Amino acid sequence: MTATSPQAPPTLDGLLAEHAAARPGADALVLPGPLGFRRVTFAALERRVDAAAGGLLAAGVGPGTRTALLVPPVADFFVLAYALLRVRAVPVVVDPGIGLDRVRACLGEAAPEAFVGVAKAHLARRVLRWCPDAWVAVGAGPVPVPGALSLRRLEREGARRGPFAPVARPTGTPAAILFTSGSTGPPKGVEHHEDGLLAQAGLVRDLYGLGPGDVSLATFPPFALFGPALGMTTVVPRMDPTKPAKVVPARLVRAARRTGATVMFGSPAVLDRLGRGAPAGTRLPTLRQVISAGAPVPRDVQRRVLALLDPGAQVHTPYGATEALPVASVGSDELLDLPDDGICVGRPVPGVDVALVRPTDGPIEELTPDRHVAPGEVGEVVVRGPVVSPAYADRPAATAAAKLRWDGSLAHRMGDLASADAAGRLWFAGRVSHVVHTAGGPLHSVPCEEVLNRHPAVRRTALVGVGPDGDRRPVAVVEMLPGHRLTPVVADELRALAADDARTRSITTLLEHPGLPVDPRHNSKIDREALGRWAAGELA
Ligand SMILES: Nc1ncnc2c1ncn2[C@@H]1O[C@H](COP(=O)(O)OP(=O)(O)OP(=O)(O)O)[C@@H](O)[C@H]1O
Repeated sequence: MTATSPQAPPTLDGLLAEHAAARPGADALVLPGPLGFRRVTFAALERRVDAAAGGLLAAGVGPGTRTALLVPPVADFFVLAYALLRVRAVPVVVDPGIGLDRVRACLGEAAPEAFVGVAKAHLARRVLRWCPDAWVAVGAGPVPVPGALSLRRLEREGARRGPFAPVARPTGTPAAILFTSGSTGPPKGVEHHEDGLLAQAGLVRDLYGLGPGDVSLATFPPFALFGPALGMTTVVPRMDPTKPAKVVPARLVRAARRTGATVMFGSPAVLDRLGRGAPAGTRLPTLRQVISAGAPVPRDVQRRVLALLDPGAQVHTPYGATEALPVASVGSDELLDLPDDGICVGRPVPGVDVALVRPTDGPIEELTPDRHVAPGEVGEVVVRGPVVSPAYADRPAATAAAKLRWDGSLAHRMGDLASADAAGRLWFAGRVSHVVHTAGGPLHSVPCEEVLNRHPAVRRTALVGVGPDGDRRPVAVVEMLPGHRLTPVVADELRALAADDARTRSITTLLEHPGLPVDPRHNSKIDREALGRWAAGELA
């Protein structure tokens, strides 16, 4: 018996069971092992998931049990993630890359009843007193965890009990709580329901034409999770998933070539590493789709990756957030033909509606027509559709601040700004919290930065504001390409670029920074809050 029956609505773990029945011998996972890559078939993964589900339920982890899941993308991660879905528990996923203090805060807030992790996570739990109230501990990974039930033992117990009998999710409990990376304040736990997760997976499948037969090189664990449900072979390269910007390009190339990867997902930092660092002469002829999100993906980064691929292959840059993904998407075929005047994130994806509204402090209850900005103007992005998550876990104030009704349906404020062009494409204008409010009016981060990024010696820039609220002095913090400095000549050239564009005319203060700080998860979002404090110190 599997977790789905003809009457039951589909679930992610049910989709895995279907793929295992249809193509039992196909590879579900290709993972780095001690002697090269290790393969796990769909049948073997499904067998382990079903047994682990039985063992988890016997250990007391069942419908609605909040369960911290701190396992990197090794085989046990896929087994546990799908087994937790099958027992209708609520996996709580926190990225350890966000820092141990923040992990502690997230876990304290979600208060999981069960703790599932690799040895390192259990050690951190003991030393840092994470989840003191969790009463079930499960050890995953190759290293035994003293005092915790081992996953192997749970699987033996589950297998002894026979096929897992489906259980129902308690009404109203989410299927998972996924924490944001906290680029703009404390990370928040996003509640996802089964239908929202399915909608996300289905959109990713349909947008990029993915499915059985595809081999997905997944450098980003949340994306890797959908692979088995979509019937793809998921390849995890040898890399530290908490430090994507440190990935060794030659290893990615080797993994893609050896496995015949057809699709790759990587944050903009991973694409940048690959494009700049792939060994000379690298060709990746099987790779048809490269998908990147989490922060703007500069056109040069896309071009360098495309240069490794065969004609017809594309880089896609979906736009979305932990709370709603994907919202919009654009492929390089279309994007690279558009005027180079900012970061285009494409048209809303099917089933998702986007409104651009006048920025407003405080909650908005209802999206009324008077809130829309005029065509072409920058507004706050509001989205509605099946991928929109309904709430933040245990944070009613954050939920009230981010959710609203739109013609009676749930909608989410992305905390981002964008404008739309006449063809309905969205142009990303940075985050609401990164607007620099000067005496002469608001300056939007990304559009201003893109003007200065045109200088050939500049790697990237960040716009920050220094001084009192409402009368901030705009400062462009500049990271130069290797071998270049912000000399007086370059500074004059940058000021000339700024003076030439209405959006950047008031930017005259420039500071050089050796390496802009970025977020821990994607290593791609510039930490403008930290840079603002740094710039204030430099100018004091
Ligand atoms: N294709 C893209 N282009 C530009 N920016 C993007 C793109 N995709 C995502 N983003 C940015 O990433 C944000 C979503 O990031 P994520 O869900 O990881 O949480 P976070 O914003 O880092 O955390 P927090 O909400 O706690 O500050 C979006 O709101 C947007 O600002």
